[in-house]
Amino acid sequence: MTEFTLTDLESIVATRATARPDESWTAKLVAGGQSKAAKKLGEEAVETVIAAIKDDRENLVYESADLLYHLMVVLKIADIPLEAVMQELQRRTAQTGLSEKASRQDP
Ligand SMILES: N=c1c2ncn([C@@H]3O[C@H](COP(=O)(O)OP(=O)(O)OP(=O)(O)O)[C@@H](O)[C@H]3O)c2ncn1[C@@H]1O[C@H](COP(=O)(O)O)[C@@H](O)[C@H]1O
Repeated sequence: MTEFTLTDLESIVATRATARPDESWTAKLVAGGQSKAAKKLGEEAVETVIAAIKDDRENLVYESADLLYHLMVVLKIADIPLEAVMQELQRRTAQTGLSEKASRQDP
């Protein structure tokens, strides 16, 4: 079991965001702005979906890592801490996904 966490990745992204864009992919993404970074996140999401549909387990792991990394960069640019996402996920543990969906639907 790896000890590496998304919080560790968040710290790395925060540190590398301040590097020179010619020496860091993270810094290059941050310098390019949110539209480009979010587009890259979308591309990685599509690549993850394709791997899942193909039942390509090796690529699904690889593309999922790309996806999570690019999500961390997008959150960094938006100045949203991972903690905010985790709090939202924790709040949702109070009910099931299906009951939450039902509560949003018109009577
Ligand atoms: N986890 C990652 C990480 N995951 C993916 N990537 C980069 O994201 C880029 C994705 O670009 P592309 O989609 O064009 O590349 P690709 O997916 O390999 O190619 P195709 O699918 O398009 O064929 C590549 O350059 C990857 O290296 C990452 N770059 C950085 N990190 C982390 O950030 C740290 C700092 O990296 P730098 O900011 O580059 O110093 C690293 O040590 C890692 O911990």
